[in-house]
Amino acid sequence: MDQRLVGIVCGTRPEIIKLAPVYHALRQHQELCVLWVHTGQHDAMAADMLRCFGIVPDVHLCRKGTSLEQFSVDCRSQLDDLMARQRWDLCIVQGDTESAFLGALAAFYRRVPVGHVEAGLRTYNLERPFPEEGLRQMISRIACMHWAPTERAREALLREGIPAQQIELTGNTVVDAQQWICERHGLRREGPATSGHILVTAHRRENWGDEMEQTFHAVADIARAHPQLKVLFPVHLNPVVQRPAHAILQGLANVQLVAPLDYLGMQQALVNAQLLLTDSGGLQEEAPTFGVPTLVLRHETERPEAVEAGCARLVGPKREAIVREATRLLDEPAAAAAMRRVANPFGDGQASRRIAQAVMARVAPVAEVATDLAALAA
Ligand SMILES: CC(=O)N[C@@H]1[C@@H](OP(=O)(O)OP(=O)(O)OC[C@H]2O[C@@H](n3ccc(=O)[nH]c3=O)[C@H](O)[C@@H]2O)O[C@H](CO)[C@@H](O)[C@@H]1O
Repeated sequence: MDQRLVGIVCGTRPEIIKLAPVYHALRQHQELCVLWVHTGQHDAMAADMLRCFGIVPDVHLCRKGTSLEQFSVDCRSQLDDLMARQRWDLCIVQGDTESAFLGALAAFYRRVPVGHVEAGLRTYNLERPFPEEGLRQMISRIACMHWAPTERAREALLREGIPAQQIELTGNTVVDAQQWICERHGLRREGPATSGHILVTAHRRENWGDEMEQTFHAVADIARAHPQLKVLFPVHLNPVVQRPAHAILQGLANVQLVAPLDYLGMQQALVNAQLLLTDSGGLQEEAPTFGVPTLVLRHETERPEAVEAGCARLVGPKREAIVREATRLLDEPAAAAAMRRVANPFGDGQASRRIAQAVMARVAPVAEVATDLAALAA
């Protein structure tokens, strides 16, 4: 059979999580040859995720140097070589990383259509998050299939002049990823919702420095005020995060600083949490699946749906505000309970199936008709 070649280009932990269910959904279609291209942007954290989702990259680009600039130049030329060797019918990227942008750009120059998973997230502030806001806006300019996770994202794309027929409201694939893991590993909460730990993650570039230190001081304040509570903090591998995290929090008996968790470990840590403090995009989207109240450690969020739905609060990265809000939720069970009751506004677990259908309709319409006719004749 004449298969259509669909390349998935990605390289960071969150991209792998959000594209894994898309990859598995695409591979259900025998009309497609699906190529997973790992850019190497993340190394150890990516390997964990690939293993968790049973993915062996078809192509593993080699990352030279540590700076983003070097990575960018090398990755771009390796992607171009790859696309020159074999004609791609579609290039799929996700979100807003350097890898996603480079995949889209390389495809654009090779006249390969670009499909964008999680399209339309916006703060409209190019400084926050930096550089992601710029990268995702640029991807939107050159993509021709835009898979919006929420109605708000779809509206943003429409306002920017993207034709309605190029946009599809799919939900966020992260919910599919959670379901994939839960189904295979039977995750469930160990103990009542009010007795779990506080889960902390922090890594965003725009909070590096003073604001991140303030966040860690806030975590220390909360831990000291609630010695019976356990705080679990998987610390991002970046030394910019590692250094202040260890300097400020090491030595506190109820604070556990651990290495990044694999996806299964993180989902188990999330199910068991009574409160999440995070600047992560993905965790903001995942917490409502398990009804975990969330304090978002950022000035802006491109995911206001959780705040509007009532399951998250935007508190920023400053010490006083974090301590105040966390204390309120720990001391007022009714406030936390109200947050726990909200359903996940980001997706229903069917996003990848919708994306795979859209891909089939675009790149293999003839094959689909042929399959339908064969089914009718049978
Ligand atoms: C500006 C911005 O918001 N950009 C985001 C950024 O992603 P992020 O902020 O969500 O990144 P992280 O927090 O690193 O990852 C989160 C995922 O990792 C899992 N996790 C975490 C810690 C751990 O120890 N073990 C784990 O398994 C966790 O459950 C979750 O699924 O880039 C993405 C790609 O483009 C974008 O989509 C997304 O907009």
